[in-house]
Amino acid sequence: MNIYDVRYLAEADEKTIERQEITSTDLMERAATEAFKEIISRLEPGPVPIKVFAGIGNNGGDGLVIARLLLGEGYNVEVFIVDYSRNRSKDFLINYNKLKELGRPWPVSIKSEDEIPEIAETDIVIDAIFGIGLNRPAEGWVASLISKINLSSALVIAIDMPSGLFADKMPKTGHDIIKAHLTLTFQSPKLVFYLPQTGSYAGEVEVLDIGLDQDFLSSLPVRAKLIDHIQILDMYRPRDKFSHKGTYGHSLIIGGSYGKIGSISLTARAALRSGAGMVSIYAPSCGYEILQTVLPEAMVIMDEGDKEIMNIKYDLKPEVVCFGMGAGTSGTTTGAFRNLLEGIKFPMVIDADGLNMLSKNKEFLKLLPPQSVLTPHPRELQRLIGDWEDDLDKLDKAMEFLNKYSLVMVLKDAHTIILSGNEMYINDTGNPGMATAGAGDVLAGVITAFISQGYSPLEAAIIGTWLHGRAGDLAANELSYEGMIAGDITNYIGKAILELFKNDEDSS
Ligand SMILES: NC(=O)C1=CN([C@@H]2O[C@H](COP(=O)(O)OP(=O)(O)OC[C@H]3O[C@@H](n4cnc5c(N)ncnc54)[C@H](O)[C@@H]3O)[C@@H](O)[C@H]2O)[C@H](O)CC1
Ligand SMILES: [K+]
Repeated sequence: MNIYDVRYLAEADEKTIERQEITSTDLMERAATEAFKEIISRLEPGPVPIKVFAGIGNNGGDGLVIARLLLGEGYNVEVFIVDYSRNRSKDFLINYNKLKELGRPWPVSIKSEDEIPEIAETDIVIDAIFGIGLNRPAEGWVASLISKINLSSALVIAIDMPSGLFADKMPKTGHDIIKAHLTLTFQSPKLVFYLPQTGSYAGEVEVLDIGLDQDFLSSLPVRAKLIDHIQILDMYRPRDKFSHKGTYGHSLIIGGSYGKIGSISLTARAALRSGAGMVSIYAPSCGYEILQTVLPEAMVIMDEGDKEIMNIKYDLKPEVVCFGMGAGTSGTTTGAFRNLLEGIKFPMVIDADGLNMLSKNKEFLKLLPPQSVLTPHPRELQRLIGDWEDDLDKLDKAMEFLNKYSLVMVLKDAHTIILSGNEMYINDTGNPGMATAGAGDVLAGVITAFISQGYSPLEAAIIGTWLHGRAGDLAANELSYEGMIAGDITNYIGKAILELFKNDEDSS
């Protein structure tokens, strides 16, 4: 699903109105009706008190339409106009009058702090104060209202955007922003819903198709793509009946040190479970018996070092090399990594201590084969690219870095972001149960396996990240967030792949 800059969405509204020969009021009715349908699909009809807070722009206009439709269905609705300015939009006014014509209790206008109503924890709050038109932080009594809604423990449903959240820039500390449980957003998800700094304001995000002109949308530059099931299915290549293990490539997993042999076994096992034809592990010799015992499907090659890698030598021809898990960052292992980099001409996957070695030895970066995949978590990223001001600045700096060295970056986080060239892919699978030791080692193995099967490094990063998250979700369903461990993610990769071929109803 495409994510666009919001300035283009406003243009898309205008183009839609022109090309579909409708009015802006019709479009607002359409958008708000979609939101209304989604809201009632989640509510029991009846006396549940719903408080709609409507601003005076078009987001407020949406709120008024939703209120009118809810009243029409017999819901118990109170409408509060958040009267922060005299510049009421045309469609706000049209819908304000329509609401008044209903003859139900008059919308209450709030113009100051002492007019803010009590909000009970049993209320449902519909937040239609500001949408994508927010251009400065909420201030004064409007900020107090937002803070009061947040403190109320009521269920909060934000329309289009949580009010107070900018669609295209990061908030500063102290800004008051609605913390929604659910955000019903129109046509395109907004990038800020997926960034660590701002994502928690949106809560669960539901994207509502409001029928904006598809031709115009497809002519727009895409800011990012939210990876979905369909995209993964499109990328997936069925296996040929007459294939053999060589068809799916040989993955070489290099890493481990005394006390950290488990990491490479996790990576190698995940690679085998994700379709790699053959997997060899290269490790210090202290790992030999452990690896042969825990993973009979893998071959094991020993380094001359007992407790750490000293000098990487192998005589096989892997399709892909994954380096770094549990390797440590000693001078000897760093030297071995440098020699490895000098000899490899095809894309690699670099994780964990491999990333730390790159951070400490920036001259290694130009030795990386183009299109290598780097999989940093936030601290590893910070060591690689330095400090950033906020999440948007982080993305800009990461883009600059990866383009300098022609890399693919997998920025691991609650929503992992994959960057390549000027493209950005946001992952929407996974859960907090995956914040557990070794989950990253598993991801490196899944991505490695897809490269070894002939997927491009970018495709492998996208499909691998998505499947890893989906497998984590399946594991959590059975085991709970707390009860799952990294190896469980690997155990569910097969099911996550099978699930790709079920239709939506079957898989829920
Ligand atoms: N794009 C769509 O898919 C559709 C969107 N719709 C809704 O329209 C809003 C955007 O409406 P707009 O009138 O442009 O802006 P807002 O309602 O978000 O804000 C109103 C107005 O308030 C002023 N303002 C901004 N910041 C502040 C502030 N901190 N304090 C006071 N006043 C402020 C500013 O001048 C704004 O213009 C979109 O989100 C959707 O909900 C349509 O329904 C159609 C489809
Ligand atoms: K809103």
